[in-house]
Amino acid sequence: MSKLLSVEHLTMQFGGLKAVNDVSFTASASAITAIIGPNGAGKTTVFNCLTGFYHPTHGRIILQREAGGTVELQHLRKHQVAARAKVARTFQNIRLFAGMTVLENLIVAQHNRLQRASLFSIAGLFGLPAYKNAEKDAVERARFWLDRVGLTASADVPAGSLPYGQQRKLEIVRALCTEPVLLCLDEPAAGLNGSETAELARFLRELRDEHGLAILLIEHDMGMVMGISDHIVVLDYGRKIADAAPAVIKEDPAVIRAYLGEPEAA
Ligand SMILES: Nc1ncnc2c1ncn2[C@@H]1O[C@H](COP(=O)(O)OP(=O)(O)OP(=O)(O)O)[C@@H](O)[C@H]1O
Repeated sequence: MSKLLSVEHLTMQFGGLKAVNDVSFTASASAITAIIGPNGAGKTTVFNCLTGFYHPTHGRIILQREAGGTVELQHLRKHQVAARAKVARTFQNIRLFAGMTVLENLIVAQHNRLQRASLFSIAGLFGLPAYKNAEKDAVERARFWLDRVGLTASADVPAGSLPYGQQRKLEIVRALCTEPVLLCLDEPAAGLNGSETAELARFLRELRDEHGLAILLIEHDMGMVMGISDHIVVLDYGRKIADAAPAVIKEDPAVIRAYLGEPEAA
């Protein structure tokens, strides 16, 4: 598997707290890399550094470009990470436009491409064939992904009226509509029931196996993590304590200690 992302000595300090402390890992193309660890371990902070929400105190985040060469993410702003580096993310809490329809949410997600096609002018919005074509492509792309997750029939309903599990799916689809090379999912199974989680796991496998997508996954559902990940990075108190295949992670004493705590002295 070829390397897509290298995180090198990443540190994020808030006052006296090192939320992420000298963490290095890699993620491969067409693979699912999970980042796990107890609450407060620094997982979301890693995502925030990767996606331009935070600028890390130290360290480099290097992404291979499809066209060759690399791009460093640590100094980019969030819209640059999305548009230039093609890294997309979802959040722990749902962030859809609840009053817009499902389809409208997916078109808005593609505004960068549509803006480029309009040549950033109002005239472009009305007249340019390039804009009309880009708009048609945006709708087609949205409908393609809605079909993949079984939401086609809901295209015209307000996103906020969908059941919770479908809103979670829609968030992933919204990220996919930006055509990312790397998809960062922050606790996508949170609040899902068993069958919804199994369906999500199948979909993430499909994204990897059929669409060649690289996924970074923060998730507390260990059944899902162990079932679909190619590689797992474990954080505890901001530090990396393990980095290996699921079968190795399951047996790692440092990981077991981090989750279960030290045994009581007799
Ligand atoms: N903007 C911030 N300012 C100050 N402290 C922060 C900030 N963001 C995160 N932290 C702290 O950094 C530590 C790591 O938080 P983070 O949210 O990255 O953990 P996490 O592993 O994602 O946890 P969880 O599984 O509970 O979501 C925590 O102690 C948190 O309180």
